[in-house]
Amino acid sequence: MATFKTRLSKIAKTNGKVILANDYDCSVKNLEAKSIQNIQKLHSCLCGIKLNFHLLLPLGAKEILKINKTAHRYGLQTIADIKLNDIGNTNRVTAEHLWNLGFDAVIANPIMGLDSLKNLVKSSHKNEKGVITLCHMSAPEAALSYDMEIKMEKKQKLYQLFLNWALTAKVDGIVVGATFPKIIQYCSKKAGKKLNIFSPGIGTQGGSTNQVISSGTDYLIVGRTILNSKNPVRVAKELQLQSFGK
Ligand SMILES: O=C(O)c1cc(=O)[nH]c(=O)n1[C@@H]1O[C@H](COP(=O)(O)O)[C@@H](O)[C@H]1O
Repeated sequence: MATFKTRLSKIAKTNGKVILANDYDCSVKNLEAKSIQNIQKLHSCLCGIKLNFHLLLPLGAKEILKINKTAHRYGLQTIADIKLNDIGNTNRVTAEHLWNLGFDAVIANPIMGLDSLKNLVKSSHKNEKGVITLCHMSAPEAALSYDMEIKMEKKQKLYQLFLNWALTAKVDGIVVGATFPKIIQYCSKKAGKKLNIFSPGIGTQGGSTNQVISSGTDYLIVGRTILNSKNPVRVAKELQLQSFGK
């Protein structure tokens, strides 16, 4: 089987670079049916779907597996957004559960340390699964931590260290918030084709699709801008076109 990176780029060539963040509030019922409907309605404008704790906590394994299988039937890649960050043994068991649930990739937090990250990447790649690590998050207050100056070999910012670790550990991609286009530009220049950049924070959080695409983002992660709109298909199509640089 091809790698996660290859599988995602293949579907993105025809469908564009939008990944749906399939997030719902606690008040929403029928999460499984809603998610499957989203895939059926929106799949032609998406390359992937990301499931967060919004679904992973209330739903059971059977429902999650069904959502992942449905996404795969339409050629979409699926990402578990749990920002995994623990000791090696816990990471290993967690990843195994996620792969059994049918996910193609996991979002992890590199604060776990370089060696743990390398181990996670190695075992995930053995299973043809992907690892995406946080580099700089989208919330404005995230700058306080990700822009923090640290002294590790040289003076640098935390996100610069996380970018270097992502490159060293050979992760598949990094998350850089759409609300920080200059940092996307910096990471894109440094990483070249070695890493994909995933940018959440479009629309509702204030990020602009055109700006992040021209800054070097590879994939857009979009939730509420699509899900809360009166016409999700139309919005997803617009984002798809913009993701092609049109
Ligand atoms: O890892 C993420 O996906 C993530 C990182 C980040 O820095 N900011 C961020 O918003 N996210 C996630 O991306 C999605 C964005 O959703 P919307 O703001 O509704 O488009 C949510 O699922 C967030 O949890």
